Amino acid sequence: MTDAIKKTLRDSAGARWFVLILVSVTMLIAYTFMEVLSPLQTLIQSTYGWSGTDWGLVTGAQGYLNVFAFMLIFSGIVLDKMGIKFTAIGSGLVMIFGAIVKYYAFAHNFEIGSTIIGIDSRVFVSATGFAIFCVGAEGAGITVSRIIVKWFKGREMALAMGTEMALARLGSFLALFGSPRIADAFSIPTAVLVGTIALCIGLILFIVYCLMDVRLDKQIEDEAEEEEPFKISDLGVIIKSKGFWYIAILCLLFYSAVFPFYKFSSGLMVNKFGIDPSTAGDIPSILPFGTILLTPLFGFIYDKYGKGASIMILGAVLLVIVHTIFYIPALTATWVAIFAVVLLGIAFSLVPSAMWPSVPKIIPDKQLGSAYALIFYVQNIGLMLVPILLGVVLDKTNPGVNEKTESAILNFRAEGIPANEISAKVQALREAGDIPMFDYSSTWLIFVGLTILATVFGFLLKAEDRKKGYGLELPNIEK
Ligand SMILES: NCCCC[C@H](NC(=O)[C@@H](N)CCCCN)C(=O)O
Repeated sequence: MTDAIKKTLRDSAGARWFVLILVSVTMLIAYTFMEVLSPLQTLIQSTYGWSGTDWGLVTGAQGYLNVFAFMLIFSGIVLDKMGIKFTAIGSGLVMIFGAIVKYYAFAHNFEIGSTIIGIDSRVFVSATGFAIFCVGAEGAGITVSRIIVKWFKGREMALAMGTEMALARLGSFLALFGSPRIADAFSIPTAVLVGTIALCIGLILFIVYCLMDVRLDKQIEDEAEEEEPFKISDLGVIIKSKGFWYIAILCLLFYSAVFPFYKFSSGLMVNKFGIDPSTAGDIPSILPFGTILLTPLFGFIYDKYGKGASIMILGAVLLVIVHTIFYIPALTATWVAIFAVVLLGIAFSLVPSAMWPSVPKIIPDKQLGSAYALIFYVQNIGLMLVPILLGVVLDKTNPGVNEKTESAILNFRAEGIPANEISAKVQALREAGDIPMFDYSSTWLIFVGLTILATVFGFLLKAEDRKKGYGLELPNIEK
């Protein structure tokens, strides 16, 4: 009788997994929108005459507000002060607003040569939209982590986190595979519009989740608060931990060598491996696809057999090999690109599956929310700076290519060629050798450097684990 009274919604496996699917599908959509432009790099550069620096400015916008305006820390505070429901719906709305701004950037006919604070108007508006969207997306990411803890703590939490990440990867895959096809069949703005409409569906799913959350809250209102509210002093406790810094810096270095890969890989495929721009996202799209099965699998292995720090080191070493393969100028065969992306998929499953469940072994439960927010913050510094650096290095090491592309675009416009045909004409000039291909080799050395440093921090983390006894090498499931 008493047991029956105490049973809550989260005791039902069906309800728990339904909740997980609701919030994970919203994250899937958010990750889709995050990569919607990634496979269109060459198409966008030859349609709008963007330089590598312009491309880096837009794709690096993830961190402008999250880092400089401390929006990520703010989102963490809002989550702890205002709760899951407020932050879920708020972040959903912010994502949609940012997406609309980004859609406007591509749908609007900006005057040729017009600038905002010295930056090309379309680049500026697009970067602004993406920066706003990313405030919502990262806020949603923290909120979903909190939701998973709320519903799965003491149950299948690692599997739930792995499943959420797997669905997020499916979102990246959908963007890399689908976006060039939509842009090809319709237009670049249509691809952004489809992503924006999908985000509205994501918001509806968040609202449905909130109804479940209200029901659960009514059932557990007598129970003690599960997590302490955010306090600035919590940050002090976290930042004094060496282990925390090793994992946060490893996170920055590792993710900076993976997520910016999405943004620059289609350019690499076209310019180094000779892939057609309309299918430039196909080989990179293998990356998230492979991780869909492997992330939960490696999570399961970590849960059962341990070796968390070793798994992270193995993932980092694999990433050094992958980026070295992409760097070596002589390796230009398509199968090499496919092989390297498959290896990258394995690395991208190994590190996250061990990294995120390791944080609770280093930081006490009480400071966990703040710790995740702070790791996201550190990580966003890399996700912002690395694409900008890549764009600048790409331009500097390919003098004259942007100028030739821009002048060809201007000539085609002057001849009255419709905007949607210009990209193909520019590509024809590149294939004929009238406009040189971009050489990505020096740019790729940045990735190689990042992955070597990530490996070093993996070893430092393992040494610190041995010293402090965090238990990173032990299984998560206690026998
Ligand atoms: N429970 C933690 C899940 C984190 C998943 C992780 N996401 C991030 O680190 C985001 N801050 C960055 C997303 C950037 C996407 N371009 C992941 O592995 O996806």
